[in-house]
Amino acid sequence: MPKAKWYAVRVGRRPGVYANWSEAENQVRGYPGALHKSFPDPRAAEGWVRAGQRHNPVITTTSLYRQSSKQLITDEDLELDTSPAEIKQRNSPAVLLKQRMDSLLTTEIKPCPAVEDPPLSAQQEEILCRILNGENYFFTGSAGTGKSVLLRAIIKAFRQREADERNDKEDKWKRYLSGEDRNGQGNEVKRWKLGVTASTGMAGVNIGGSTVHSWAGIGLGELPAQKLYENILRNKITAKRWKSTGALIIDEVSMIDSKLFDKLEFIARKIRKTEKPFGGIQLILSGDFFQLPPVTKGHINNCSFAFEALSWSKVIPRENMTSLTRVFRQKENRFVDILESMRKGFIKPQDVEVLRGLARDVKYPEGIEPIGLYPQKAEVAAINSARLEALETPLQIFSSFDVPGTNSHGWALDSRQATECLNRNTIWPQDLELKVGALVMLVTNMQDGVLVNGSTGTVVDFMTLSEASAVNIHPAAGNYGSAPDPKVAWPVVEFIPSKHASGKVAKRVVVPQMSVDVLNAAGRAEATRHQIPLILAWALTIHKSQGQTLERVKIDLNNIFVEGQTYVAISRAVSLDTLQLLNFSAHKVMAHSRVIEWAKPFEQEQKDEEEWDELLAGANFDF
Ligand SMILES: Nc1ncnc2c1ncn2[C@@H]1O[C@H](COP(=O)(O)OP(=O)(O)OP(=O)(O)O)[C@@H](O)[C@H]1O
Repeated sequence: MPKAKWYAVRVGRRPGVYANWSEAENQVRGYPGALHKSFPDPRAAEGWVRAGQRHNPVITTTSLYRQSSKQLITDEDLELDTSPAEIKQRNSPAVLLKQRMDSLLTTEIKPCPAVEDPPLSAQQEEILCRILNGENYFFTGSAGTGKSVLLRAIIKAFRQREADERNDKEDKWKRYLSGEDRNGQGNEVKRWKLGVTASTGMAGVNIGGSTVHSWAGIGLGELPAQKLYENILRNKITAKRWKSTGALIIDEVSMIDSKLFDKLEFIARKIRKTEKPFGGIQLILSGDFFQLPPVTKGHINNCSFAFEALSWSKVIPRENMTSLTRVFRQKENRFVDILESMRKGFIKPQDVEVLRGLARDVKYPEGIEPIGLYPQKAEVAAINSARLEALETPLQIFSSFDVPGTNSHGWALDSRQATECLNRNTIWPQDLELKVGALVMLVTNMQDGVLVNGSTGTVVDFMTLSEASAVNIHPAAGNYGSAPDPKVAWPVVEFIPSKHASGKVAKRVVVPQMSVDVLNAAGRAEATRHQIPLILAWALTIHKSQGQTLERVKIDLNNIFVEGQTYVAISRAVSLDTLQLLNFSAHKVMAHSRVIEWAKPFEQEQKDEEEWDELLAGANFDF
């Protein structure tokens, strides 16, 4: 006798236990993120379905395709008379996206505004100019000196140049075709193709680029350089990218090790058939070697830095390395001075006292807690889940909807690969668990730069867009990708107004589902995640905080394990007043000795030059 089976559907059109597969299949076929399992015992099956919803009296999801369990599901919804093939067709992401795009929303949603950056300083301008002149360049500087702002300005200027050249080319063709100009065929215009990359996926997403590994088509980059080169030759798209690129940006170059840097340089020369450094590609590097070091297999101290690569000095001449000197993030001189010496692994006894004194509780005016920074992933997960558990309000789970695209080799990803790619490269969560009272951090920029990546707030309610609109709470303007589901109750968040943002902050906003892309080297989506751009913020790893400005921050240095970590964590804060620092001691201030040695002459030389310039500027030559 065949063994009896019960089919449990935890996530699907109608969760429940079904006696035969065809019924269960109707619930899960074509339903993104569906979860089902078979059991020999119906009670076990029911228990499994309920376990998934135990803390979840109302499952609301951001997914375009899941229904809120608040709604009644009719037989029509179940499409019982429809063949699975038709259901699949109807529920295909493209069709559903279109339907949702077409669904009318009464609330006005503005498109995502570009981040509004401050005007560049004279030093930033000068570097931009030299880079636009075609020079290879490495710019560094302490945390908060505007490296990211400068990088965005560089990308913008290159994009503008690309657009101008496209227009030029089109004009030339038009003139050629009309017989006006028989010589100019449009082909001779030099292409300024820019590759935008970073050493890590998250840094790549932040600048609208990809990882340098993905751009270069080298996987983890562990094979010998010659083998990597041969592999690239086998993929026409990747080989063409190497050949046609005019300039390449690598952000957070401090997290690339010397071997990888040399391999890239070797590949560039081989593939472009020239002995020019880096195959003649203009290289634009940014990063701070005093922050987090490269992640190397084995012991963390085995790392070798990009500046130790054999090819570094050939690619970046000494006079093309600049350290940005003005710190913008912190305004207090005392704090800036402490950070400056801490960056180099040194701390004065009187500063130790100042930092130890920061162990006190800080009372903030709006009562919103600070973001917690911790060195290790495990403690972050434990703290967030314990704090969430402690809230007595109902749990809401929002699951992402991940859409696969194509990778840098031109191959299509499947949905599992898309989800893995998004988990690896973005901070946007696959499953976001929220309750009223949860401390959250925004992971994208919104509302004309008022609410920014790093803004913190508390979830105060869950509302549909129309419920919110009725009480004058509006959705945050962001990159929606598709219109948010008007039936889903989205989190309403009360944000702390950011001192760094200009404009008036709508303190309470609804934060609906938005979208984030992980881009491939061609600038197209490798994978797209539709999700609410929030993460729990009682705790965040120091690694994930790199690059951010945090208005209120509490740091626990208990488990610090690598050079640069203490400096990265403390330099996220904007002032000593809004910083709580636990378990600080002088020996936790660590900088890598090889970085100190390398940077000393070049930063000192620059300091001497600046002092000399200041002296000359103040001098009176009127004698
Ligand atoms: N020229 C400028 N004028 C005024 N503010 C600036 C300028 N450049 C940068 N800032 C501000 O300084 C802060 C830090 O800038 P940014 O994030 O670019 O620094 P960073 O060097 O990349 O820092 P980190 O190394 O920590 O990632 C931001 O709030 C930014 O808006």
